[in-house]
Amino acid sequence: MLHYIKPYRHYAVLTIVFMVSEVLIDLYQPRLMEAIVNEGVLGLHHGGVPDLSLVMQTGLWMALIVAIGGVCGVMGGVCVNFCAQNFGNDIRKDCFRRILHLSMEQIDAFRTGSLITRITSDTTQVQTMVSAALRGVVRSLTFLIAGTAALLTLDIHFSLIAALAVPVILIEVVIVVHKSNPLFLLVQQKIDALNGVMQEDIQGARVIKGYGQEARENERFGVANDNLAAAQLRVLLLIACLLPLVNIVMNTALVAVIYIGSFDVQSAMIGPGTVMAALTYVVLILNGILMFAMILQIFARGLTSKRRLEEVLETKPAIRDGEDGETDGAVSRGRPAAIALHHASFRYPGQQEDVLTDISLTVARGETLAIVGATGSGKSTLLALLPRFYDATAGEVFVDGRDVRTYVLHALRGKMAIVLQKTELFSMTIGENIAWGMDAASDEEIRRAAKIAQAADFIERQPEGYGTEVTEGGTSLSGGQRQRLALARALIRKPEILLLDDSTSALDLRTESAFYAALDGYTRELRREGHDLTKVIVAQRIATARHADRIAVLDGGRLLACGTHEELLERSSIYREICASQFRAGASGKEKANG
Ligand SMILES: Nc1ncnc2c1ncn2[C@@H]1O[C@H](COP(=O)(O)OP(=O)(O)OP(=O)(O)O)[C@@H](O)[C@H]1O
Repeated sequence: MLHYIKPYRHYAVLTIVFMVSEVLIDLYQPRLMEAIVNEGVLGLHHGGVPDLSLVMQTGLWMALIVAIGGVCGVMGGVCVNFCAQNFGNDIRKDCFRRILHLSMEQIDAFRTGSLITRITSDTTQVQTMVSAALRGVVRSLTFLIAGTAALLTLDIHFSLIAALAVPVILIEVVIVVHKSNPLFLLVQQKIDALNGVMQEDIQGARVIKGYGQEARENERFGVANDNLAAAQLRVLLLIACLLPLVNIVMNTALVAVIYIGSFDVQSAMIGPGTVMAALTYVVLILNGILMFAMILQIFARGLTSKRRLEEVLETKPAIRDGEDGETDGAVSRGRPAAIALHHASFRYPGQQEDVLTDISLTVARGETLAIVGATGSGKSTLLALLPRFYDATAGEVFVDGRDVRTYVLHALRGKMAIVLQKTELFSMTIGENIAWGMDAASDEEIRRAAKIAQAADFIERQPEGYGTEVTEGGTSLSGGQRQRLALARALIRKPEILLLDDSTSALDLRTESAFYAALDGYTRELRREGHDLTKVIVAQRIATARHADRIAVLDGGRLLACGTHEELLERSSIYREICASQFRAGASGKEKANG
């Protein structure tokens, strides 16, 4: 992760220079104070005659270097923040970029709450670590080394006191750091869990209200929150022990300095100013160690976060670009099918059974294939294999005659537009949501796509038309309105392959058939311009599926039959059953409505 600092190394170097200067100035001050007391006030080398001009001069000199030290401190702070903030900013961006390229199963494995914690809290921890490394480590080590050297120049006895006190404090520090280390990982994991609950509950606020389950969710949140607080408390209690322990050693050292110093003063070996200077040095040295201890804590926490960030940054996306230009794997000579599956099977990671088994299917260019089947029969999963949300675990999937694994992902997905079962909209205007999947869509293209998707009327009734803001997740719109915006967003891309995953389920029958009629018109128009639009439509309703060129019937992950509505009525008992059940449901619905 060090390479993230490289672009900002000049700030890092400047921070070190400023920090060392500030500390050296701090360490010089006790010597000036010693001169003021011994020579200026007590006149030890002038027969006890005070030298007020020396007091004035040294005082002014002290004021000047204090000001210089202050400037160094401020400049060090500015540089360290430039370095640490930019460092964290770059990591956050890379982490987010990596997450966007992870496959669905990898995102599921990390869990959303944990990914959010890693991008936010963990990045902040490593930022703090860099800041502490540049500022705190330099500061504390300079205090320790230069402070000890300065103490040695005063009197050897004082150095002995420091030599005894420093190891004792270091032992205390090592024990506390060692004990608190594993707790930092625990804290981050508890933050993951808390974020997970928060995310679910905020997204599911309507369901919670609908079921009146606020108390239950409050309790679930409370448990996650208490767990986090308990883990944090354990860390803080350990750290809290450190300060009094260090204080005991520090105060003992100070008493020792005063005790030994008083003998030396009495025997006229040194003046009282020297004892004052020694006291200040001992405090500075021991504070330097304490600061170092705190930094070790920050490091322990930061290194835990660094490992968690590296897990994300170093995870290679499971679904990666193929070698574009690869032509092996063409399924047919001449004009290949738009889509072909050859004995494709699929099993979700960690599951025991295949969700799709030995599916072989072709969809010609310009053809419309509907997929029907019971809930859980694998329709959405089959669709997900085409843009490579998942790769088939056996068999092959071809698009335009090429194995999908040989495509550059961007090129493969660029051929398609998919409307998912669950509509995702973004917090931007309606117009921007429609144009979202296309780089530079004109107003005319946006309106046209909205018209085909049967969205134009309701959009124009919105207070600001296409400029109306959509709230987060599209909650300001009805389910049917959201679906129509998602359809418009897909159509504006002018895809070669349109994948609709039960994406008209929230539309009333009249709007749905108006949409399919408009889509047919659009398809004919494209054909006249020389473009074929191939469509795969997952449909719950036979009324939706029956107008497709062919219908594939899935059951338990197997392709049972494929043909036109009429052919399937003749050949497929399952299809007849689905039709009959929907017909019965429709008839009883009408009866209820009439009676
Ligand atoms: N991410 C996943 N991990 C594990 N199993 C999954 C996952 N997604 C779906 N499944 C399982 O795969 C099977 C097929 O699901 P799929 O969503 O493809 O069915 P479907 O026919 O589209 O259903 P529906 O009509 O209800 O949308 C189901 O048994 C489901 O539980």
